[in-house]
Amino acid sequence: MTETLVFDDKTELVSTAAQRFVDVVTAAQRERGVAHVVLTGGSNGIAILAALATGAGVTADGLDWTNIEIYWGDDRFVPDGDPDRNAGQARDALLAHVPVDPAKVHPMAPSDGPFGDDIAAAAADYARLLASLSADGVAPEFDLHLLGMGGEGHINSLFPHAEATAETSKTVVAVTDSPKPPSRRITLTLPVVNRSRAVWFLVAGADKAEAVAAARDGADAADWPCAGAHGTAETVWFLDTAAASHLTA
Ligand SMILES: O=C(O)[C@H](O)[C@@H](O)[C@H](O)[C@H](O)COP(=O)(O)O
Repeated sequence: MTETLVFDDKTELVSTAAQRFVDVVTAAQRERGVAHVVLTGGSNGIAILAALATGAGVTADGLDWTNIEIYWGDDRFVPDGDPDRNAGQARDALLAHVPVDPAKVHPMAPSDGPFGDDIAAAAADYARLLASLSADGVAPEFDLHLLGMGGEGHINSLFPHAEATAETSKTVVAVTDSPKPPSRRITLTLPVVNRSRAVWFLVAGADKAEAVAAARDGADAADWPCAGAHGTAETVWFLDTAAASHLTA
């Protein structure tokens, strides 16, 4: 099922997504004990985390922070303290403020981590981690995968016409030529994004309107990577009016 929600402004978009995040996580915990959630960078992805931490417009009663396995859809392969790290931004916005279990928080390795500067080894390690936490030896069936999106339709570090975007077997790959700096990143691939029960796009701004319309019109994922991401149960587009402005129906 694909759902499109259009909000007057970013604040409303963020608080609605944050409340629904609580609902998805608590339902998964009720049904399966633990929730598996993939976080994203970008202003909206981080704003949702901040709303969850501060409780601004969100009621998180009943959510068991200790029982969430937390992953990232991509991260920049830079040193740990670099402000470009999605993991660091998420820690500052939310994870440092709630009682998550550190053993269940799974950042991708930074360039000064256990694999040093070896980005291929760091990517392979993340693939091993996903496999180790899965029922089928490949990757978990995520309850929720949050996605920001660039104006050219990139999601995670999957850019138009890039090798990583065309990947059909590996779950995690290294990107060394990202057109958007920094050039080195680690990213989940479309086949693993598409194992998620829920895929949510968090998109605001007129510069994203063309990509939103292309995805909704069933464009080729090579041209518009966002068009290749779908949840097995739901795909939800959280849009502001500007991002929704090229939709025809
Ligand atoms: O790849 C990156 O370098 C960006 O961080 C990017 O992936 C970001 O998540 C999107 O461009 C959405 O960003 P906004 O949520 O700020 O629109």
